[in-house]
Amino acid sequence: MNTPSNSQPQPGLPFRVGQGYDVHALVTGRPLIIGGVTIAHTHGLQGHSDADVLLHAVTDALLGAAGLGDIGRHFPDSDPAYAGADSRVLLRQAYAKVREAGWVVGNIDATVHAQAPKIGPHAPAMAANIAADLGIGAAAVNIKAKTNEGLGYLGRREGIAATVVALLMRGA
Ligand SMILES: Nc1ccn([C@@H]2O[C@H](COP(=O)(O)O)[C@@H](O)[C@H]2O)c(=O)n1
Ligand SMILES: C[C@@]1(CO)OP(=O)(O)OP(=O)(O)OC[C@H]1O
Repeated sequence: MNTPSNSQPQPGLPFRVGQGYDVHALVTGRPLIIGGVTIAHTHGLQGHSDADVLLHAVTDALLGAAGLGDIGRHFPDSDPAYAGADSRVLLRQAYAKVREAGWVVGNIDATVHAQAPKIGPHAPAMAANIAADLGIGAAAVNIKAKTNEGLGYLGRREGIAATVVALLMRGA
């Protein structure tokens, strides 16, 4: 009997869910890029790539739902090719692999955990970027934001985190 690989659609299972999480440190001298939007701020996120914490969590949610591992497996942070990489390009490449495995995204729900700056005013632009990269309507992408109520490293503005849930459906 053939055993389907973990990334193949399972018979009788039309949906799969995935979750993604990422966190990056806030430092001076870097731009703050979240969801493909550059936000004017005193600090930016540190990382090998452009450190787009939201797009990394979206990418991991999609890869996870498809059973394709995680972002570091596909785009290692030890590879100079990804130094300063545009995370929108990585998201598009990851989603192409998800599509090749037989899945299309249904919807994305995300939370950005940032004591500052305010994310709400930028959320529509972030959703539009993600939707464009995935080839879906912006209504299928929901971006929320929370402070950390001043608690812990997020509350002390030492970093910004993102958590994401993605639903995949069998591809057409
Ligand atoms: N970086 C952030 C954090 C929060 N918001 C918005 O404020 C609301 C209240 O946040 P609490 O953490 O105090 O519950 C939240 O629901 C967001 O609408 C934001 O825009 N940016
Ligand atoms: C995006 C990648 C690309 O090299 O690097 P970083 O920007 O450091 O981001 P992270 O979320 O820590 O890990 C994933 C990496 O693969």
